[in-house]
Amino acid sequence: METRPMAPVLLCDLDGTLVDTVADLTVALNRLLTERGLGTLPQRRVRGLVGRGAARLVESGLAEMGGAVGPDGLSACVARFLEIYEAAPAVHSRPYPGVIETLTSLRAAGWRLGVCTNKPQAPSEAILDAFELSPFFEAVGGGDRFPVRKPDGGHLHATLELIMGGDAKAARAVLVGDSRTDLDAARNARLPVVLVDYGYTDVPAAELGGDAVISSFAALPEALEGIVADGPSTLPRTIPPMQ
Ligand SMILES: O=C(O)COP(=O)(O)O
Ligand SMILES: [Mg+2]
Repeated sequence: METRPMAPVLLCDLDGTLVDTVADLTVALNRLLTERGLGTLPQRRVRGLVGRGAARLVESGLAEMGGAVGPDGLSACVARFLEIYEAAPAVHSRPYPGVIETLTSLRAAGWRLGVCTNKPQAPSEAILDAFELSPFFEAVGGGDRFPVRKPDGGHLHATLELIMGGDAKAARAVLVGDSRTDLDAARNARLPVVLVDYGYTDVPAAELGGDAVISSFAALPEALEGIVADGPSTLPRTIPPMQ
């Protein structure tokens, strides 16, 4: 009996890869900073702080402005930041050019799609809904959904498991992302990674050492062809236990 090869899976980072979210993140962070009597940060500086989740964004934003966390601690600041951000996560944000068309063609070509982001689950889903991106994805692995997050490879494995269940161990999967966090997560999960060079990264994407670097999301299908054809043995082997 002929066995059909398992469909490949593309895991997509959200901020800086699928959607340009930094303007709404900047508005929310600056409102938090202002409430705490601190000055505001220009968007170009916030770009360098995105990619490691909300808590790290808030922590670095406060540190950049010389703000002490105060008696209520970082977790209260993060909670307030999320309250502000979740009220308006998709006002200035936009999907990058070519994202919808490319996701459409990848689906048509047989790719299964998931989102693996350090942004918490609720605003991630709200943003994907706002831009009608949700129907493309079989699972969204937000930054607070699992016990671990990128750069831990377990975040990628856990998202793959949402998509494929027990078949995840044998998945042919690739990550597309924009930052060192994504590169490290993919390496830790033993998955190939395509990096976009238009996102949020302090080190230029071309210097990070991904398996491919693209300057437009529309260039992704061609990059994936090379990777999947050349590297089918780059497979995740172990899925960490869920809590
Ligand atoms: O919220 C963040 O810090 C980054 O999210 P990302 O993983 O989608 O880039
Ligand atoms: Mg990102």
